[in-house]
Amino acid sequence: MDEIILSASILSADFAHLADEIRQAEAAGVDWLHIDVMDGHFVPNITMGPFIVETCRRVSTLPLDVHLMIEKPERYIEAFIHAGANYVSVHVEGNPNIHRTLQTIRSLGAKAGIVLNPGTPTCAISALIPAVDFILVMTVNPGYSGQTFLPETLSKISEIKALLERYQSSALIQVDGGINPTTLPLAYQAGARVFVAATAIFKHPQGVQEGVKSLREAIK
Ligand SMILES: O=C(CO)[C@@H](O)[C@H](O)COP(=O)(O)O
Repeated sequence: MDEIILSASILSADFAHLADEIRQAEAAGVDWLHIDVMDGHFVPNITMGPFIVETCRRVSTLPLDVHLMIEKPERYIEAFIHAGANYVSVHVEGNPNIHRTLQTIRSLGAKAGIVLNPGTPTCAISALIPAVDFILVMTVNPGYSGQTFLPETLSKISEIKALLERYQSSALIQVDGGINPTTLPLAYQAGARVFVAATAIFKHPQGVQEGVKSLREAIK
């Protein structure tokens, strides 16, 4: 079994106690913190900006994994990296200058990720493989936590794994949306190694520690 990376999405955290929620996730052994940035245009929801990344940076030493679901993400790359983002992912959809944006992310010292929505085919990213450190396959339509994993995205994860082998790329495959102890092993088997989870961690009925434990145990 390969090691997995768990990225805890703070979208389902209690923002009245954000620092405490983050500390609990860190103590439970998550590897990264995932921060979902939404602008109300690229996706219907509106969430957080660089100031939340800066807040996370102050309370945690974990790598900060920032997923930009915004129009014209190139306008904000510097602000998010300056605030403390270590991993920055941008969508292939609606971004004509995506290659340049990925180059900018790397030039500013962060890891660059490309994201595909469930309706976007693998071929949309093949020209970008040398420019990325990770590929985020959305396993729900982006915008909200608490949605159900779309099983039809599994074949895309496998296709991307084959694409990476063809390019001899060591980029990681990340999945996000509806990840829980049932769906995590399916995505793992298809080739994913980085798992984003919000509900399964921050809304676990027995608390954050149990949530993280049940995800880790799911592939043992
Ligand atoms: O990007 C998103 C939603 O657009 C995700 O990061 C969600 O935060 C995942 O939530 P769960 O499906 O794990 O509840």
